[in-house]
Amino acid sequence: MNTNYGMEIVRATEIAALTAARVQGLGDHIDILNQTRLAITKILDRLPINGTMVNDRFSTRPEAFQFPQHLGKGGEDADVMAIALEAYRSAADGRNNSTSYAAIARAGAIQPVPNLNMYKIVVGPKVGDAIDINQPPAVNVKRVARTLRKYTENVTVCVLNQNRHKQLIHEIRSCGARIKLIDEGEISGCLAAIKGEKADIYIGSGYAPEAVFVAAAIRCMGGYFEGKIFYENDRDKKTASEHGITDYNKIFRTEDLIRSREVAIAATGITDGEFLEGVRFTPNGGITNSFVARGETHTYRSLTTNHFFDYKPVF
Ligand SMILES: O=P(O)(O)OC[C@H]1O[C@](O)(COP(=O)(O)O)[C@@H](O)[C@@H]1O
Repeated sequence: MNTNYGMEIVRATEIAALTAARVQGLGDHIDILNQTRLAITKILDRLPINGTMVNDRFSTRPEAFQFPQHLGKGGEDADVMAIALEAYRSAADGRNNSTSYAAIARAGAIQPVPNLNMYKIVVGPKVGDAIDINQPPAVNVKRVARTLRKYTENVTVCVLNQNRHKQLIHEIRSCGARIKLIDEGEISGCLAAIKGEKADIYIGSGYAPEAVFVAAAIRCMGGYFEGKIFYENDRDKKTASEHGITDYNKIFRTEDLIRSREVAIAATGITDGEFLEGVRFTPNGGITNSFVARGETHTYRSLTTNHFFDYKPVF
């Protein structure tokens, strides 16, 4: 793409985060989701692109504010993906790990995926392709330990704290590795594993669109991902085929989900999370913490931004 749109889309995730943070903890799950989705849309719609929105998890949820299918003031063709408020219940309840995400890529680069469950394993660039989704969790954890030259006991595995992960958690504990449980917001857990500081590997299942954002992040930051969609019935398979997916045993890797190096991502913390700090309000303003990265150059930036509401007409 001609422009580093990462520097543009981060302004959208910042406004989304400020919007969500204002109503954080008020307990209204749908209101916070919709306010945030509207806010990110307003900013993304100002981009000088002819954008197509891909992979909206809430497109079949009538109670959710619906993203327009086309975005931007006109210009270069591009795919856009927004997860305006990941972990919206956490944000509404005042819990950790909610974040605003956006990605932009060359037109046609972002694979559309159904809103089905996907089992994922994510690691950072130092581990690379040492993992194999067909192997049991303990084997993968030990491979991570060997590659990072750590004791297994010192490997940290990030897992969503959900009932469906009971057996997974048991197997990880049995091999002696450390577990970092998060209640919601698996993208932040995956990004933490890619960065390799708070976690060394993310394992578990959540939604497939989340994996697409993680793949975009890997395109920009390095790392490795394998994922497998769960199909509960023929209807799930039909939904997948409507997204162009007909191999129901397919192991998805980064290149399958983001088919170009021409991609940029942005993320802004809403509540404190595994990857980013949340919004802090100041007298008449707020401070946001964001991350921006670009696939073509692998340049990444951490931004601490001071916002002054008197001078911010959109807000
Ligand atoms: O645990 P569940 O409810 O099946 O959903 C898993 C999904 O929930 C999340 O933790 C939060 O999702 P939301 O953005 O819908 O709040 C995702 O990161 C994950 O993919």
